[in-house]
Amino acid sequence: MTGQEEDFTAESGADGASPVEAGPTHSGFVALIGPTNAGKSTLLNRLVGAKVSIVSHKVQTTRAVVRGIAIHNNAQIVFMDTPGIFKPRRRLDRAMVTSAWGGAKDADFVMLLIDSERGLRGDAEAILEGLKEVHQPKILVLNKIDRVQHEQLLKLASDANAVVPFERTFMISATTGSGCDDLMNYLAGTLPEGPWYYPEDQISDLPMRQLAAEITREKVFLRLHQELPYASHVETEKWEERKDGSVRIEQVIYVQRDSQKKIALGKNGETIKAISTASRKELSEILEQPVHLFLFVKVRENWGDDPERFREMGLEFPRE
Ligand SMILES: Nc1nc2c(ncn2[C@@H]2O[C@H](COP(=O)(O)OP(=O)(O)OP(=O)(O)O)[C@@H](O)[C@H]2O)c(=O)[nH]1
Repeated sequence: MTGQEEDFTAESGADGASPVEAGPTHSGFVALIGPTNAGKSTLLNRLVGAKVSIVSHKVQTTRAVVRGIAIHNNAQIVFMDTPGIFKPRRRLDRAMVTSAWGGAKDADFVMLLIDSERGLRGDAEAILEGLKEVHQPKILVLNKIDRVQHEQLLKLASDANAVVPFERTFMISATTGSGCDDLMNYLAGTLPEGPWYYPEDQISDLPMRQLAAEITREKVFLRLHQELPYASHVETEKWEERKDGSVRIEQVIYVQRDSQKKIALGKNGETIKAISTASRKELSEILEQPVHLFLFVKVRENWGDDPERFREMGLEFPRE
């Protein structure tokens, strides 16, 4: 076991909640589905205006359904960021895909996000087929429009609508924010009238301990390569608020083999130290308090087959 600690004090402050206009309130659930790497987490974070879902350039970063809560005009829109849908191989993969489709069936709206640059190749085509069985109103969102020509977008929109008739098609860039306001106006104006599900200042239903584990997992994804990020899993083991206003957090990065542990630690512990520093910095910003983060790396060979680990991640354990 190797621990690393460094002090870090944050300076950032959060924005206040959006102003609310008079009149009836609207609310509802929007499931965000799509192939891995389409930009679902980036979009969710943009629409919610804060980091609730982790983002990386590697695929399958999102494992369980994360709810991000946005307020727009008089509507509270609860987005469910589902794991990317892809052809499952491992048990964990199957659980992620089941969870993604389950999320779609519970929603008022299903929003399919496609990477316009990649188009309908591969998983996107299979998801469109699967969507034929989903009966909620569907919206198509073509993302990454900063990367493609307009004609290509029009063709993509018409090809996708030929398979599944969407209520609306939006063209956006989750990175630049282009088109996102139109999308939010539409959702806010179309969701049913009703009371809000969550307090006005809540942005996610993810418990803080789990969100903290997700933040560290993102840093693992950004620092480690090849199979290692997929073979690792982070858990928050201890959370202790201190009298001086700081918090002490202990987390374990589980890997599957001793050789992976060596890589995760790095030469003289450099890798784990970099992960720890990056994670602590972000946690301090989110929590708005100094964070003392202790990271440990442990080998747990079969965590990918352990029902308890699945529960921690908010996933159903597939029995087979
Ligand atoms: N150029 C460009 N890149 C984007 C845009 N939106 C997302 N990306 C990038 O696409 C990559 C994947 O984004 P994510 O938000 O992690 O994608 P995801 O769909 O949540 O991925 P999974 O967790 O694998 O399902 C990241 O490198 C993002 O920075 C966009 O509008 N334009």
